[in-house]
Amino acid sequence: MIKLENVSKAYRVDGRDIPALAGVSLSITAGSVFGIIGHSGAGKSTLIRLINLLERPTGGRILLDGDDVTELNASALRGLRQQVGMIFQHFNLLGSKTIGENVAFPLKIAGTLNKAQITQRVDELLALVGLSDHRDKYPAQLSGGQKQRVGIARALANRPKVLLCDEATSALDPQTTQSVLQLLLDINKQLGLTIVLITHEMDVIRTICDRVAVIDGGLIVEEGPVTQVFLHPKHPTTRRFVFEAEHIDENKQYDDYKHVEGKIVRLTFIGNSTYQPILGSVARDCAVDFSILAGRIERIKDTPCGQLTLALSGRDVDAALARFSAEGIDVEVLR
Ligand SMILES: Nc1ncnc2c1ncn2[C@@H]1O[C@H](COP(=O)(O)OP(=O)(O)OP(=O)(O)O)[C@@H](O)[C@H]1O
Repeated sequence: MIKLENVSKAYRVDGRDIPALAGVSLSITAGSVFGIIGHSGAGKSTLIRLINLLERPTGGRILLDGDDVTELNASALRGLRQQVGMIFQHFNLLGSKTIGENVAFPLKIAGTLNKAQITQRVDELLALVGLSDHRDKYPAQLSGGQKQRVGIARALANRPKVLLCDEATSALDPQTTQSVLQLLLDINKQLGLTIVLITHEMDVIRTICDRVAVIDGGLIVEEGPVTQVFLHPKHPTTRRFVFEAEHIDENKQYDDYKHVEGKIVRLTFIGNSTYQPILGSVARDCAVDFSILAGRIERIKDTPCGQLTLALSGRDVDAALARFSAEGIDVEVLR
């Protein structure tokens, strides 16, 4: 469990304090994938770098399994860095060393394995990330996606409990992004590793995160399970991220509905109800007609979900809405 309690951070520049985080509190459950999303300058990098003390907080506490990391002495801090691996947007590989040597590097620094054990561990790690055939190549000979796989292998070398991902897929094309995210998800499942990632892309959050925090101006403005935040975004910043990702123009949509008759409702289906033929049977039973104004069906991590905006008219619209609710569908009356 990672806990941030009222953490603040200001950078001192030319004798002046530049605030970056203003009282952030978060709880990240062990074994989960936790995403932090925000625009440029929101404080994402600062926040993630506090977890392994690449930056020191100005105030508040950061607890890793109950221990306050800000109180660790130098040797305990080295231990912490081994428990918390990190990968970066631009990979940060050593260009003059081979792939195998890059992955071996943190093992040599830790100094707990002999040469043969290091070779064996590097083999295991390269197999895990699908790069066994590239051991003797140099970073410049690999694609961006392959370089990030090396970054992941290196970050996992000392069997950390936590992996921090600092915009790890931002330099990759969409297809490569998906394959790297899939690898992170496999590792999360296989090793039970906690993953904390920062991103400015809602798609990254949707693909692999269990929970998400939205950061704006150094504050967490919304936090919750990804399904909840995605389907019912509340804060204007969150709404902007979600609507951009979904190509929804909220204002235009409401304009379009001006000429539509009937009661306008939004139904949200999560899990199995997404694929049930509920709409037709409720319409028949309650003698209502519906027209579909907008809709999306998608997957948020492993959970199928859908959202439909309908105009309902006919004999018993209220009974239809009650039936939807009884079937476990979230009903919002928009007009
Ligand atoms: N080393 C530093 N010295 C001074 N100010 C800094 C430093 N690092 C970050 N800042 C400032 O702190 C604020 C938050 O920056 P941070 O890099 O954490 O945001 P971010 O959300 O990660 O943005 P980006 O995606 O652009 O990196 C910004 O105002 C930034 O200018």
